Amino acid sequence: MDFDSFTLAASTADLAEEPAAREHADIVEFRMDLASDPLAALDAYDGELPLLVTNRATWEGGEAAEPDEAGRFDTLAAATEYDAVAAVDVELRALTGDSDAVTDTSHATALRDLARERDVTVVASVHDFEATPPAERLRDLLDTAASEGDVGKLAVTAHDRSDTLALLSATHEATAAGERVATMAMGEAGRHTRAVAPVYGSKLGYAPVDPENATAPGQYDLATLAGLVAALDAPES
Ligand SMILES: O=C1C[C@@](O)(C(=O)O)C[C@@H](O)[C@@H]1O
Repeated sequence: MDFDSFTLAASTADLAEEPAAREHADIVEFRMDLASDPLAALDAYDGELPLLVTNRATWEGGEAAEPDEAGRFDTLAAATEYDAVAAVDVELRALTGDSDAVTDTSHATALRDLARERDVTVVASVHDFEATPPAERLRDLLDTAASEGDVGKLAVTAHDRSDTLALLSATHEATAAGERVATMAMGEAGRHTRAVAPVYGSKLGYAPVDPENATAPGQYDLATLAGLVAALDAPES
C-alpha cells in the first residue's frame, strides 16, 4: 500500500474480528504484541483486508512477548512473509538507536530492508505517552520518521489546544515539504485531531474494531472516525 491518500486502520489483537472492520476500514492493524499466538493467527488469516503488523516494544508502551529485540524482529520478519501483510510498524527509536533500550539498530534496519524487498510498506513510528514536544521537536521527529520509514508516524499526548495546534501545524508543514506522515494526539484533549489531522495531510489513522478494546487513549470507534474523516474531507488549497 502506498498511503498516498488517507488510510483508515482498524486495530485489533484478534484477526477473527476482521469482517467487522470491512465496512469502514482500509487496512487492519494487527497488534501482534497483544495477541496470544500472533504467527498462528496470521497463518490462519483469510480475511479481505490487508494487514499492518505491529509488534510494539515494551519500551514504547507495547507488550511484545519476546525477551529481546532480536526475537521481536524475528517475529516481524516472519509476519512479512504473508501475502496479506502490506505494511509493518517499526519504532523510529529502534531504527535510530535513540533509546537506552536499543543497543543494536541492525535488527530494525534489516527488517526494513526485508520488508521493502517484499513490497511491504514501513511505518516508522514515534509515541509520546506523556506530552506533546515543542514545535521544533515535532518537525524534527516527523522529518526523521518520514525519512527512516516510507511513512513517518507520530502519536503524542495532548493536554490542551496549543498541543493539538502544534501537532496539526507540524503535520501541515511536513506534508507541504513532501513528506508522507501520519499524526494523532492521544488523550481527551487530542481526540479531535484524529478526525482533523487528515485535512492537514495525515495519511493514516487508527480506531479499534471493538470500542471496548481501544489501543490508545482517546480513540473514536471505527464508524465514527470513518464518518468524521469523510465529512471533513477538504480539497487541498
Ligand atoms: O501507533 C499507533 C497509534 C495509536 O497509538 C493511536 O494513538 O491510535 C494506536 C496503536 O494501535 C498504533 O500502533
